Amino acid sequence: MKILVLNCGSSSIKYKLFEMESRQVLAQGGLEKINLPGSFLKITLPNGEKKILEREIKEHTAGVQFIFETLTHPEYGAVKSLDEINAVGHRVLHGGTKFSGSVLINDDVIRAVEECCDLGPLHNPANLKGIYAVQQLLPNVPQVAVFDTAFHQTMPEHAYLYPIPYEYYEKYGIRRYGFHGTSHRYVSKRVCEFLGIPVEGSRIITCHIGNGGSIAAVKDGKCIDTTMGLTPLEGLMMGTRCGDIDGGAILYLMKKEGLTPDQMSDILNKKSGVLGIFKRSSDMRELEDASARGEELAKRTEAMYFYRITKYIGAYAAAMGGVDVILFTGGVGENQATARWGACETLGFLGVKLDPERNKVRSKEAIISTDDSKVKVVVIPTDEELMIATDTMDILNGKL
Ligand SMILES: Nc1ncnc2c1ncn2[C@@H]1O[C@H](COP(=O)(O)OP(=O)(O)O)[C@@H](O)[C@H]1O
Ligand SMILES: CC(=O)OP(=O)(O)O
Ligand SMILES: [Mg+2]
Repeated sequence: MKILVLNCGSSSIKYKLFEMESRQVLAQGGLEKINLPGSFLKITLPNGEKKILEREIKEHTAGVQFIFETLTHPEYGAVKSLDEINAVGHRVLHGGTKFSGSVLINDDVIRAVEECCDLGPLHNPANLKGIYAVQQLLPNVPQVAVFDTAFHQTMPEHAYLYPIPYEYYEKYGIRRYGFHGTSHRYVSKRVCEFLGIPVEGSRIITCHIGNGGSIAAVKDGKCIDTTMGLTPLEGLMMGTRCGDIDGGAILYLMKKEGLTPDQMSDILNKKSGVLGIFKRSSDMRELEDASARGEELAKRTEAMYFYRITKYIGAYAAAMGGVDVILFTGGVGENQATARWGACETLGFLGVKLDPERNKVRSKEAIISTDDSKVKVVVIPTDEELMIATDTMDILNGKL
């Protein structure tokens, strides 16, 4: 069975084509800068070589069409015909409270995702465009939606409600939803297999630290709290997002500078976080290099970034009455030893002891704590696309 996974962003489409029996990735790539000058498709060939294909792409249907063309390209295509694709799985950002698992896409599901556009204005419209494009180009192929919010639907009320007048929850669904759920679900399950421990009784803190970042407290395999909220803005300091901030500061700034909600949103989502403090870049590799050279701004930024991770790990250990495993994933979590060290440095009181040698690992499943560390600290590379493909296959086979 061949399954195509699409992750449609507002100006990008990432994709992976899987052969499910062998779990082999037949093709992968990403289209960037949709409806912007200089749009291009970057594909990775089976031999690992990368290829850039430039073409002006103005909207998502043309983007999906372009990806389909490369999938069947006589020279570097992965399939002879699109008929070989059995199903398409989509990452959908916001499923609201309607979905606690993945679903086969039909008109009702599309309507529900449309209704969540207000809650995920940057992502949901783009996710829908991807779904419409496949409907148009491959009308007979089943499609599955895998929601970023689904895994977090097990959070108890006391964790997901905001202490604002209850009527706003009732009227607009203003509550905490959480994101990166597909990743938190995958790594929290995978780490139990990796360590050979039962899911039941486990207390795991999963730190998905990428450009966007979130942490989840996973008890008995279920999420009981996570750092992102109504939108992916809450919680950790991120590449360009501020994370937790006093609502009062936002109101103050809007009044002082006469900012509209859209302008304020732009500042908090795109100009804050690492970029806001470090100024030069939102990329953690650049920050790490600058910090190693002793640059003050870089050190300040790192200190803020690591501190929030530490703080939430402490909070979630308290929320679960203890912690057995702390897990790092995402671009930063998988690769950056300095970030893992910075996040865990003061956690000795919890029984956390990192091994500096083991901590040097990159993009590989590994235990990075010492043998006598009470809490196991582990790196598990995430694979959101494989999870989406697996859910899609399970739904087609009637297993989900
Ligand atoms: N090899 C690496 N070493 C250090 N940092 C890395 C490495 N690879 C990626 N990163 C960092 O990970 C972040 C991107 O993470 P990623 O999970 O790919 O983001 P997202 O999926 O949110 O776009 C960037 O800050 C980048 O600098
Ligand atoms: C929810 C979210 O932050 O997604 P991403 O990491 O893809 O930006
Ligand atoms: Mg990501």
